[in-house]
Amino acid sequence: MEIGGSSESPNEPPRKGKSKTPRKPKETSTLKQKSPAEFFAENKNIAGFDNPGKCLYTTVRELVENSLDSAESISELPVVEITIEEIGKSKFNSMIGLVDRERVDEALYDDFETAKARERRLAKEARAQEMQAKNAALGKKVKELPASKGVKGRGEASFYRVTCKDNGRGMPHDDIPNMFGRVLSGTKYGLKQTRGKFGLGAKMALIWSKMSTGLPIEISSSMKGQSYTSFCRLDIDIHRNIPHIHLHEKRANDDRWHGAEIQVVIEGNWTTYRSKILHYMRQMAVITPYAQFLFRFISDIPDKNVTVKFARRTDVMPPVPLETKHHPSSVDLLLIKRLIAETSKQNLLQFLQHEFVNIGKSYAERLIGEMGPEFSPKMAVKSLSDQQIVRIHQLFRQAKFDDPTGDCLSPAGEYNLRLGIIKELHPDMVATYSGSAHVFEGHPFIVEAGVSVGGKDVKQGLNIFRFANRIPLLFEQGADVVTRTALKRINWGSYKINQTQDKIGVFVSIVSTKIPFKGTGKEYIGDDITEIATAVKSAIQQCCIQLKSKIVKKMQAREQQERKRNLSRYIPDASAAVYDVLREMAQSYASKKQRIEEKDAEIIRKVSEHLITKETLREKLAEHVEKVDYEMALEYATQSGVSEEPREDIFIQSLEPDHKFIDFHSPIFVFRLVC
Ligand SMILES: Nc1ncnc2c1ncn2[C@@H]1O[C@H](COP(=O)(O)OP(=O)(O)OP(=O)(O)O)[C@@H](O)[C@H]1O
Repeated sequence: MEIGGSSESPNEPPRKGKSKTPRKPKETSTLKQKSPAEFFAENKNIAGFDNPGKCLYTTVRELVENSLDSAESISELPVVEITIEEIGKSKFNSMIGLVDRERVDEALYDDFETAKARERRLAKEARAQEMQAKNAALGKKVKELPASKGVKGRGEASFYRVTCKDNGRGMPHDDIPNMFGRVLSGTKYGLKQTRGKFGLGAKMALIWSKMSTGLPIEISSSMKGQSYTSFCRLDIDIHRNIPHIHLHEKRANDDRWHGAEIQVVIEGNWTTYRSKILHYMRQMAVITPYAQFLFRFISDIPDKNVTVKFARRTDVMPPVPLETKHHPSSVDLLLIKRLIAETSKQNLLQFLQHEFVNIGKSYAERLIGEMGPEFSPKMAVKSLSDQQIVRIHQLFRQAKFDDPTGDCLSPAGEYNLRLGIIKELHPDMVATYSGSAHVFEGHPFIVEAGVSVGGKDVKQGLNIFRFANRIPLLFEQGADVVTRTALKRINWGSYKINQTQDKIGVFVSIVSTKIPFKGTGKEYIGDDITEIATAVKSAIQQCCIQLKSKIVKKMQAREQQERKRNLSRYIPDASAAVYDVLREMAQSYASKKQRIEEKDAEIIRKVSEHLITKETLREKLAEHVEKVDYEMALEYATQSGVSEEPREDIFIQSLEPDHKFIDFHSPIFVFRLVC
C-alpha cells in the first residue's frame, strides 16, 4: 500500500475530471507521535463527548460517579450536590475578558435573513397557525406546530458552569494536578469494582472545557482530619499530556470539611439534554438509594430553573467492594511480568500463592511440578527468564482453577433494586432476583434483575433499565446485552406476559471487577460475551417464573369473580320465574284444578301463606351461588393443588448473626420465628 502518494499508475491516462498535472507523490511520510491527551481530544466521542449536549451530560456523569466512588471508599453515606449554571454570552465574554461587539455586517452571518425571506417565512407560519385553528374548531386532531424556526444558522453556543461537591475522601494535595491534568492517571486501576476505571473522565471534562471555552478547571479538596483544603486551578498541556498549573495552594479548613468540589466551565446544550440528565440523576438515585443528591439547574430566566432533591431512602450501604488479586486464567504475559516486577515475594512458590486467587500452597507446588525440571518452588521469582514466564502463562491457560468467588463484589442488593423499581414505576407486581457469582475471563460478576408489570408512566411493551457497576446506562440501548436478551431470548408469552400489550419493566444490574464496556464512554455492554448473556437471561427468567405464579393466581381470582358475577346476574329472573310457577300452582291447587303430591304440598302452602315470596327465593338463590362458588373454588384449588403453587417464604431476618429459629410450615407459607 502506498502511503501519502497517488494511487494512479504513471502509465495510465489521467482520470476524467481530474487535474491534468499529476500530483507529486510525497517522498517520505512524516513520523509523528501523539500524546494520549491529544488522541482523546481528537476522538472525544469514544469517551462519550460527542456534541455539546452530550458533553454536558457526560461531564455531569463523570463528576457524579467520581463523587460516589470517593464517598463509598471511606464508607461515608454520600451527599452529592451538582449544579449546572447557565452562562449567557455577555457573562461568558466578561469572564474571559472579551468585550461584547455589535454586529456591523449583518449579511456576513450564517443566520442572516433578507427582508423578503423573512416575509415569506412569517406568512407560511401564519398559514399553518390558521389551518391549525380551523382544525381545532372542527374538532379534528391537531398536530402541534414546530416552534418557529426563525432564521437558519448554527445559533449561539451556550455555556455552563458545572459544579459537583461531595463528602468523600478528598485527594492528597500533591496528587491533584496529575489526577485532573494527566490523561490516563487515576487511583482505580486495581482489580476492584468501581464506577471509574480508565483514569480519563475528569480529564475529558477539562479537555472539553479547554476546547470549547478555554477556561481551566478548579478543584477544592480536603481529606479527613486535614487542617487545610487544597485549592488547585489548572488546565492541561494537551501535547505533552501534563497538567498546567495556574494556582495550587493550601487554604484554611476551619469547618474540618472533607470531600471535593470540582468546577468546570464548558459549552453545552441544556435544552436537548435536559431530560437525559434528569433521567440519569433519577436512575442513579434508584440504584443508590443510600445517597442524597441535590441537583440544580440555574438560569437567568427563573422559569427555566430546576431543583430536584433525591432524598436518602436507606442508611444501609452495600459493603465496600474489596480489591482482589488476579485469577490465573485472566492474566496475560505482560501482566505476569508486571506482577513479577512488583511482587515483594522472593520465590516462585510464594509468588504463585500470594499474587493470585485460587492457588493454595499444595496447588502451587503441583503447578510448579508440572512446569518442568528447570522450575523449583524455591527459585527466585525475579530470575525467571522470558521463556519460563511463557511456560507459566501456558500452564495458567490450560490448568483447572476454581472460579473466583465474587466476595469482592458489592451488588446493589435485591432489596435496593425492588425499592428502586417500586419507587420508579409503581408497578402492579414486581419480582426480583439476585444471581450467584459467575466468571468471565477470570473476572467474577454478579447479575441482579427485576421485572415488573404495570405501573405509572410506563409505556406498553418493554421498558429497559440497565446498570453496570451501579452506573445507569442510558445510551446505545439497542446493542446492549440486556436489551437484546429481553427482546430476543425471553419468551414472555410462556410466563403469561404479553410483550407488546403489557407494561413491562426490566431492570438489570451487573457488577464486576471488569465490566466489558464497548468504548471508554461506558455506555453499553456488548452482546458477544456468552457468560454474561447467559447470566442475564437466567436472571430475567427467574423473575418471570415468580411473576407467572402471581399472574396465574390473579387470573384464577378474576375467573372466579366472573363466574360468580354471571350466576348472580340470573338470580332476579330465575327467582321471578320460579315464583310465578309456584304461584300458579298454588292458585290451581286452591281451585282444586290440580292435584299435588304430598311432598310439594308444603311448599305450595307456604307460597299461599306468603311465607315463600319472590324475595325469599332471591335470597336463597344468592346464598346458594355464594356456596357453590366457594365449593367450586375449593374443588379447583384441590384439583390444581394449592401445594403445587410455588410457596413464598417470608422471613424476618435476625439482626444478630448468630440466631436460632423455628419454622412453622403451612401449605402456602412458612413462618420463621427467630428466637
Ligand atoms: N470527587 C473526587 N474525590 C476524590 N477523588 C477524585 C474525585 N474525582 C476524581 N478523583 C480522583 O481523580 C482520579 C481521576 O479521575 P477520572 O475521572 O479522570 O478517572 P477515573 O474515575 O479513575 O476513571 P474513569 O475515566 O473511568 O472515570 C480518580 O481515580 C480519583 O482518584
